[in-house]
Order: sequence, then C-alpha cells, then structure tokens
Amino acid sequence: MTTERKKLVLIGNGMAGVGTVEQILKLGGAYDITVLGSEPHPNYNRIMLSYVLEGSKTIDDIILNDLDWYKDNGIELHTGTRAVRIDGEARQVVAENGQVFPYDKVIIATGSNSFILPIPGSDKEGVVGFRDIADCEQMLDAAKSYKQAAVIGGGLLGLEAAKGLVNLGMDVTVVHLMEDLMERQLDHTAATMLKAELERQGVKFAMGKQTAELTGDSRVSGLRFSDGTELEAQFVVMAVGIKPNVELAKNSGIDVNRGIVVNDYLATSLPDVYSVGECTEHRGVCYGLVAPLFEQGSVLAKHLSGVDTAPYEGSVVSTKLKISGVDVFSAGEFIDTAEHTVIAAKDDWKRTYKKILLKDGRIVGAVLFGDVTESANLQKLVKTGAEMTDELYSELMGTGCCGGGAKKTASVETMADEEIVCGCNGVTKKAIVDAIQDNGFTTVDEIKACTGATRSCGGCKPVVEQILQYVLGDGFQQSAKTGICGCTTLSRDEIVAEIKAKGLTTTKEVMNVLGWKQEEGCSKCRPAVNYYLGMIYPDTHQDEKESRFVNERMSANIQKDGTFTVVPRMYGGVTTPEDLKRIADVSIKYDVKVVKVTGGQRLDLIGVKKEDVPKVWEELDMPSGYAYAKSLRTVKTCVGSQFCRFGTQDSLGMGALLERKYERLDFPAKFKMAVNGCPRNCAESCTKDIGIVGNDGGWEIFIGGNGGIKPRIADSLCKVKTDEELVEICSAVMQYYRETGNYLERTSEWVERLGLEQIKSVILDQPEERRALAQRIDFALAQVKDPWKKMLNDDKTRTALFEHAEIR
Ligand SMILES: Cc1cc2nc3c(=O)[nH]c(=O)nc-3n(C[C@H](O)[C@H](O)[C@H](O)COP(=O)(O)OP(=O)(O)OC[C@H]3O[C@@H](n4cnc5c(N)ncnc54)[C@H](O)[C@@H]3O)c2cc1C
Ligand SMILES: NC(=O)c1ccc[n+]([C@@H]2O[C@H](COP(=O)([O-])OP(=O)(O)OC[C@H]3O[C@@H](n4cnc5c(N)ncnc54)[C@H](O)[C@@H]3O)[C@@H](O)[C@H]2O)c1
Ligand code: SF4
Ligand code: FES
Repeated sequence: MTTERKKLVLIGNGMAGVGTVEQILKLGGAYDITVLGSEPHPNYNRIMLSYVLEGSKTIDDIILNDLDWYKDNGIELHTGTRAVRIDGEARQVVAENGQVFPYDKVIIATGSNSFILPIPGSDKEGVVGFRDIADCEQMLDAAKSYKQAAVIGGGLLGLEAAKGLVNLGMDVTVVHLMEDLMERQLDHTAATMLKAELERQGVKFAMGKQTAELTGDSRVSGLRFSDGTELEAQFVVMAVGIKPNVELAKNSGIDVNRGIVVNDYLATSLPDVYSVGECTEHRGVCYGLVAPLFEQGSVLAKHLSGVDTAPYEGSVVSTKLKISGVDVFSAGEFIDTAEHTVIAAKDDWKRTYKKILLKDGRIVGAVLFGDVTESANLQKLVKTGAEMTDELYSELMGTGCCGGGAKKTASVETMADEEIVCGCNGVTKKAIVDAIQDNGFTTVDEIKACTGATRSCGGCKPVVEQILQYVLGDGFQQSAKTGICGCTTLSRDEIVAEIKAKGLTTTKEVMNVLGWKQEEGCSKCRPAVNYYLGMIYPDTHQDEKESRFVNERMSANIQKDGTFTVVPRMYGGVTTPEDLKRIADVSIKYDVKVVKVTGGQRLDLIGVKKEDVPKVWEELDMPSGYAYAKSLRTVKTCVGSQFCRFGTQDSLGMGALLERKYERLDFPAKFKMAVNGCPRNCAESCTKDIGIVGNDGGWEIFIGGNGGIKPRIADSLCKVKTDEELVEICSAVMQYYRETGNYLERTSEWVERLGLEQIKSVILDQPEERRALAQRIDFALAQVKDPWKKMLNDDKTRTALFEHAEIR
C-alpha cells in the first residue's frame, strides 16, 4: 500500500524558507514540495549582495541553489509568482496570476521589504532600497551614469551600500539621523572609530540630519534636510531599516503585529500554516539577520518532519560589518550602564578597541573594532552567558592592550560538542567533526557543501578551519594543499603530474582515471583541466570549447543586455588612419553603441548584436585583441625614444614586438604588459604582470603587478642590457608562470606564492633552464591561430554560436 505524500507549499524563495526546506530534505520529511517566489531568480545569498556591489562577487557566485537543485530534489519551483492569499477553508494558496496550489502544510517566508521614508520625492526616479538583485543592478547601473550618491541611513546596510558605491567610483555621502553610526550595535567609541576609518576609505558623512524632501523633477537631484540645508545627489539609496512583509498573512486572516505572530514551534494562528524568517514575529521580536532565521528554520524543519525538537525560544544576535579593511563586531548588550562591569581596552595607535560587558559576573555583550579575531569566541560566550574568570580574562584581554599577546580563541579542543560554530546556519562543532570523520573531508568547501557552515557571511571560516586542523592533526598540512575543487582531492600539481605520467589527453579521461567524485566535473575544474592539458600538449591537445567560460567560447565579451564587445588587436597600442577608418565604417554600419578607448590603449566596440559579431570581425579584417581571454591582453606603451624628449629606449617598437610574439597563447589568467621608454613610467609598468622600463643602459623588468581588486606593485626582477636578453627573460617568466601557475591565479598571487627568490633562482641563476623555458614557449606559440579567422572559416560553429545558441 502506498501512502500519498503530503503537499508542502513554501511561499518565499529566500534564505529562511529554502533553508528550512533543505533541513526537511535532510531529515527525510516526506513531502511533495512546491516553492513560490516572487523574484525571477533561484534561491540566492542575499547577504552577498554587498559583495556583488563591492565588486568581489558576481550574481552567479551568490546563487545558493541553482535550478538543477530544485529538479534533483523533486521540488516544483514557480519563480516570478507572487502568492496573495491562503484560503484556509479550501486549503489552497492563491497566486496573483490566478494559479492555486493545494496544501497540507504551508510555510510563509516572505521576508521584508526595504523601508522607504514617506517623504515628498521618495517615489522619484533614482531612489532605491537595497534589498534584492534588481536593486543591486540599479545601483551598478547608476554608478555608470551619475557621480553623486546619498545613502540615507548609517546602519549596517547603509554603510555596506556606501562603500560599494565608493568602489564603483561614486562620490558618496551617508546621511544619518543620529550622532553615532550603527547606534543599534555600537557604543560611541566604536562608532567614532568606524566613522574615521570609513572617511579614510572615501565615504563622506552628514550626521544628525533628517531628510525632509527629495528634490528634482522626475529624477532625484538632491536632498533637503529639516534644518534647511541641502545636498546634491542624482542617486539615493534608502537604508533606514526594513518592514516585515506581512501583506499575504493579513489577507489570509492570520494574526499579525509588526510581523506574523507565531508560537514556539513557528505555527501561525491559521492551522497548518507556519512562518519563518524576517516576516515572523516571535515573542514580540522580528529579526533582521540570518542566524536567528536559520535557528527558527531548524526547529520548524524538525517539527514538520516528525523529529523531536526543543521549542524555539528566541535568539541572541551578533553582527559583523562586511567591508574589507573595516573590522567591526558586536554581540548582545553594547551600551554600558550602572548595572554593568566594563572591561575595555582602546589602542589609538593600532586603531583597535575591545569592550566586554558583564552583568553579575557573566558576559552579556561585546564590541570589537579593528581586531575581530575573538569574535567567534565572544559570540559564543555572550550567547551562553559565560561566567568571567581570571583565565578567561587573560585569554580575552591578554596582558597588553586589546588582546595583544593573548592566546588565540579558546582552543576548539575544549569546545563543547553542541556549541554552535556557524551562527548563520546553526551548525555545531559535533556536526562539523562528524562530517569530517564520516566522509574523510579535507577542505572547508566539502564541510560547507555537507553542513552549510561558512555558507552565509563566512565569519565562521577561521573556526571551521581550526576544527579541520584539530581533527586531521598531521594530515592537515598535507590536505590543506589539496583539492582544486570539491570534485577531487588532488592538487593542481598532482593533476599535472598524473596527466604527464599517465599520458591523459582529455578532461573526461582525467576525471575518469583520477577518480573525480562528480563524473562531469564542475565549472571550476573543467576549464582548469582543459588549460593544463593545453599547456602540457601545446601541439596535440584538442581545445575543449565547452569547458571554457562563455566569453572565451564566443571570442567576445557578452554584455548585460546580451550584446557583445569587439576589440581588435592594435600592437603596442598603435593604429593607422586606414585601420581607424575601417573601424569607423564598420561601427556605423553595424550600429555600434559606444566606441571606447580601453585602459590598455585599445578601441572597444561595445554593443554589437550577437548575429553581427562575425560580420564585424570579417569586415574589420584585423586580428582578435583577446579582450575576453586568459591570454596576453595588451602591451601598453608610452611614446618612448622615437618621439619623447626623455625617452632612452624605443618602447613603441618593443611593445609591438612583444605583443606580436606572445599574442594568442593561453595563460592561467589574463596577462598584461607595459613598456616604458624611461623611468618616468608613463605607461604604468608597476601594475602589470610584466612591466618593462627603459633606462640608459638597457631595460629593467618588473613582474607580478596588478591594478584590479587586489592591487599589487610589481617586483623588480632584473636589469638587462640588450633587447635579446629582454625577450628571453620575458619568455622564460611567461612559460614558468604557464607551467607552475594555478588556473585563474594572477601573477601577483603567483609571485607571492612561489616567492620572488624562487623565480629569480630559476630565471636568472639557471641559464640552461631559462633557455629551455624560452624554447618551450616558442614551440607553444608556433601552434596558435587567430580565433576570429578560425571561426569565420568554420560555418558550423559560427552558425551554432551566433545564430542559434542560447548563451549560458
Ligand atoms: C545587502 C544585504 C546584506 C545583508 N547582510 C547580512 C549579513 O551580513 N548578515 C546577516 O545575518 N544578514 C544580512 N542581511 C539580512 C539577510 O539577508 C536577511 O535577514 C535574510 O535574507 C532574510 O531571509 P528571509 O528568507 O526571511 O527573507 P528574504 O531573503 O527577503 O526572502 C523572502 C523572499 O520571499 C519573496 N516573497 C515575498 N513575498 C512573496 C509572496 N507573496 N509570494 C512569493 N514570494 C514572496 C521575496 O521576493 C524574497 O525573495 C543582509 C541583507 C541585505 C539586503
Ligand atoms: N553585515 C550585516 O549583518 C548586515 C548588512 C546589511 C544588512 N543587514 C540587515 O539588513 C537589515 C536592514 O539594514 P539597515 O541598516 O537598513 O537597518 P537598521 O535598522 O539596522 O539601520 C537603519 C539605520 O538608519 C537610521 N535611520 C533611520 N531613519 C533615518 C532617517 N530618516 N535618516 C537617516 N538615518 C535614518 C537608523 O538610525 C539606523 O541606524 C537589518 O536587519 C540589518 O541587520 C545586516
Ligand atoms: S615613460 Fe619616459 S619615454 Fe615614455 S613617454 Fe614617459 S617620459 Fe617619455
Ligand atoms: S557564521 Fe555566517 S556563515 Fe557561518
């Protein structure tokens, strides 16, 4: 006899709701699950939107469960579907589009909406909240067209938004109502230090200001404050708090205060209807951080899966600001009163501050600024209301100021099994230890995939690493180096050695023979293995286009509106009137939206329609500029001795020569060069993978520079006298990097990993090895062909890529 599975409908495809469903699946709860989400995306990590704005993550990076996950778990997902009512009598959920979904149980997890100040002008164009992907995209867009931004609200969200907009090049002022930033988490001392640090990072502040009106016509142009003063801004972000999304519950006759009222098992006033997440009010509290939401979800998942559980009794919250270079932490109580015993240390030199509050000898709150290494420990001590002892005092405060000389956090060895390590996901020490021991895990990524620890804010990663180290003991060092991704425990060096030893020739073969856990690999290992194969067998490896990222498959960079960019090669940044005329003619004919000079001194034809891309290549009849590839992008040059009064070397000639020589070859990551005619360095050699600077006696070669997210000034490798020496050293460095670099590792990271001395010892101290490297790169260079020409001669691929295929 088969029993029919019960129908569970989740309303709200966000972090709390899907987190609960994940737990139900783990517990084996037998439900047919339907998920309704009003956003058009699968479940993503909202927390990480701050990193998307800051530029260190992409939207793709923050997807928590992709569409395959729903399919694989038999979950019916309806994105872009807003539920409007629960009909308790008919036992069905009604959606805005008229669809109905019968249920046995419902979870409401509709989260919150940004609170938009009800002031004149708040509905103008250019005014947004910061809550979802759509808001984030608007912010990224605005930064391209407007200069001045105002962020109203100096809380966690406002400050993360402000720093993101500064990183995008905007002039940003945070408008705050109070005299202290983050007054809900920090005391006056920490708030003052925070403001000073953010000012150093380029954020401006208007404190103690109440916005009375947003001015402008249809688009906002400024803010008028209640004291009559004004601030110019063409873009305004409202970050003044959130409002639980309770509309659906209200429409369904469910008890609602500020949030949807629930009992200790997360049940609402309507039978079989539950609520978790920010929309929920438990014992009078609505939470706005993920840790409490996951704690609620854990209780509800057990309850719905028929597993015994203690009731949910509320959460102690702690927060950490996610701005790189600004370490702030706060947990529990943070303003001292007469009831508290205060332990505090402030170091104006190191710009650190630590305050711990005790009540009746127990730790009830903490604030950290500048050094947050104790945050996980303090979070735990506040949560458990630990008693302060002499031993704990010296562990937390050390003998010097701000914990200087203190021993690190209470060893994980002495942590109780049931202690929560990952507050965001409610993962205990025991769950992590079991996951490592039962599955033979050796990496944090494997622990993350299995337990969820580190998956949200990432603040627990150091403790998870410590547990890994503690469980693996001596095996840790070994394992820490291994595993290029979750599909294998093999390191890059081991994979390369095995490919050579076993004569493996395709990615499929590598994955089969080397025992990949996932037969097909993943988006991390497939392109990496394809690169290693090409590097090892430059003459025989059949490049696997399907293993490459989309831009490389298309030989053009896809833009957010689905059009492409075309960047033709201009050796050394030099062009001719004839080439310019052709570029102009083609741009006009194909209605190119923007022609832009790039940072690498090339012309970028932006906004070419997909079907026109091959025609543009054909009619330009110029080589590909490789602006999309992990390959030599550009050799930037200064004017040099041909024209410049100061020039001692011919940088134009050398730049063009190097670009012609090294173009088209695959590297572990993109590769940029610059050549300067004298040490005035007009073409900025110091931020290039290889930078070359002319001097009276010859050239100086610099390596490992980077100007991107993690800027690094290049190191001087050596000085050479002749052009021949210069070319041989460049060849040897490039090939050594190709042979020892991890896929996607820029030379800035490579130089730091290997050490400059190691690179010098191979390139400078071993002339035979240097020559051998130079010969190997010459052999590889002899095999490369222009991809645009290749594609124009290959009708099948051209049609498949540019006329039919969906781009993914
Ligand atoms: C930029 C940013 C940074 C953050 N950083 C942190 C951080 O560092 N640490 C931290 O702890 N917290 C952080 N938060 C807060 C955290 O993201 C939220 O607490 C958490 O996402 C709330 O989860 P939720 O599932 O309750 O709501 P949500 O994630 O908002 O999910 C609710 C979903 O339900 C959908 N929905 C709403 N109504 C309906 C309906 N009627 N029908 C169908 N679908 C509906 C919504 O579109 C939404 O997708 C941050 C928030 C933001 C915006
Ligand atoms: N790192 C993190 O943990 C993190 C990051 C971003 C967001 N979040 C969460 O997202 C939610 C939203 O964040 P938030 O910062 O908007 O909320 P919030 O309530 O924490 O802060 C809002 C801030 O705006 C100020 N404010 C209110 N009215 C104002 C006005 N008229 N003018 C100027 N300032 C005004 C308040 O004084 C307060 O400091 C919160 O639940 C927060 O915890 C957390
Ligand atoms: S780097 Fe020297 S040679 Fe080159 S343009 Fe500048 S001043 Fe002239
Ligand atoms: S504490 Fe945030 S991910 Fe673990």
